[in-house]
Amino acid sequence: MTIVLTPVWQNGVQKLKMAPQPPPRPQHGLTPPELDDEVHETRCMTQLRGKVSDIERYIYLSALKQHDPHMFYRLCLKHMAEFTPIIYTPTVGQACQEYSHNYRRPEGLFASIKDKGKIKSVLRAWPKIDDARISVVTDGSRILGLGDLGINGMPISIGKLSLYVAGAGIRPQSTIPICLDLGTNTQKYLDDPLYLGMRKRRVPTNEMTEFMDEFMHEMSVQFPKLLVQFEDFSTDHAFLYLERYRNQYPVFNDDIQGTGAVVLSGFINAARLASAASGQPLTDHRILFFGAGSAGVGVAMQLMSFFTLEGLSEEEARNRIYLVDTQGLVYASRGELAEHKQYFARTDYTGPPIKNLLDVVEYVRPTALMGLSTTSGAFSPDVIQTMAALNPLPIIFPLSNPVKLSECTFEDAVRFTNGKVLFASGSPFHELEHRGQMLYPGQGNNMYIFPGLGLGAILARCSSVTDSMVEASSLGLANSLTPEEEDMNLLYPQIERIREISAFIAMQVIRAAQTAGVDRNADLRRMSDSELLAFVTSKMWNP
Ligand SMILES: O=C([O-])CC(=O)C(=O)O
Ligand SMILES: [Mg+2]
Repeated sequence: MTIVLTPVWQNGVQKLKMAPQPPPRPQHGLTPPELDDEVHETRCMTQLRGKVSDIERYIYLSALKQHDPHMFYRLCLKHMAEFTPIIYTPTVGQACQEYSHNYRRPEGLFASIKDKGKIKSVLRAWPKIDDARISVVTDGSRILGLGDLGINGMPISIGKLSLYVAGAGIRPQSTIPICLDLGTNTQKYLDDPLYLGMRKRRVPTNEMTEFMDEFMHEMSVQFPKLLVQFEDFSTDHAFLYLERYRNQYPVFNDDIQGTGAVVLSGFINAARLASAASGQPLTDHRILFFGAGSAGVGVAMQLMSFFTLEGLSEEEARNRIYLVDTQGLVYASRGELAEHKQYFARTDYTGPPIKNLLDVVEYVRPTALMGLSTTSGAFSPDVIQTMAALNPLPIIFPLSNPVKLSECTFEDAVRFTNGKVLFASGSPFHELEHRGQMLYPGQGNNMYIFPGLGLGAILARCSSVTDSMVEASSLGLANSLTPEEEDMNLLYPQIERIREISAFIAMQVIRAAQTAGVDRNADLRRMSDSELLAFVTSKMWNP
């Protein structure tokens, strides 16, 4: 029997009580006589599609997930391409922004700075129904490209975990969505009477670090089998806490490592196609990053392994990469640079700042342009046209989320390259017809990576998540295209195959964990690849 959390009121405070979920087939007399599962699927889809806005669809699906999780996940798996833009990017962004207004019932775990010194008691409140295996933890400080949303970040943790369940078959009861309330610097929320978090500005980093140390320690004590995914922390804290905890606990940062891995994967497939068209060796690619935050630098780091796998040295690989931040091209003699940008600062340029993106493109002559800036429309028609003039098949990845912050639309990328673009975006765009040919946009979103990476790390019972495991997830994804998908020039597989893809990625991740010696499930070492793949698949929960 599964258990659901039911909110109850006690002395004016809303508390969670564990309540047994009604059995799948309630007793005779308690449901309409002709309630049929299959017809009910159609009924739910009709109700969903009848809603007038995406946020209404989000609210409907949240309710469905709470009172009928099996139906929710069954439909999610059947209609992945229709569901993900609602339960995840882009609608989840709006759900976060409106969380305090649309809030209906508690879901997930909240720990606030006021709990410092007694975080254990907060974690203990979580019902031990099943061993917790995966938690997505955010502090709401940089939700997608939407900025500091404070406690309103909770839906991002919830949304990511729904994809763990749907995409990798993690049991719903072994997931813990967590939002930390460390204040918010967004005045609008501080002034909002309905805001659900503390009305306090964010605490300084030293205080936050004391809190995080206690939190991570207590998490490892309360949930010994737990993998932690850090999500949407502001750039400096994203790097800080990944480095601080990665050798101590099984953790990874989705925005740095997950995004890095998914872009590497799409880039591998795009670079193969681009090099086939240009005749240039793979090692000749030059990648320009527009945006140098946690995602930009994380992706740049990950893309270096594209070149090192092709035989270049670290130094040579780093040389293939250029960063642009709000001040223009990032180079060493420009002036003081934030620590995370220094590694990629160019030393071969010493002139005056090159501020304008078009000028940087003309100077660098990149084969690939990556957008991680959250600046809508930054890839202007002339930037796109210049990319097309420089390359027979330019690689253009506007990766900022959600859709409205994308650096360009798929339509613009197609129009201004005359259909000759290798495209992937962070948020979904529709396919389109160009001169009688259907063109399909790739969605370079970390949702392709984290379910499989997490599943592999969980099954191998990893003590930590190594760079080699992240790289394995990326190569696993790149190599999971079917011949039909390759014929369609897709950069990513079709999302409907997410379970198959996640199983394949998990297998590669387990093997990488074994090579790195961080696995603690020795039984898996003795399995052949096909046995391991069958084992991974057999571990998936099915609605
Ligand atoms: O959630 C997404 O769609 C991708 C992501 O991690 C982000 O943009 O922060
Ligand atoms: Mg994120």
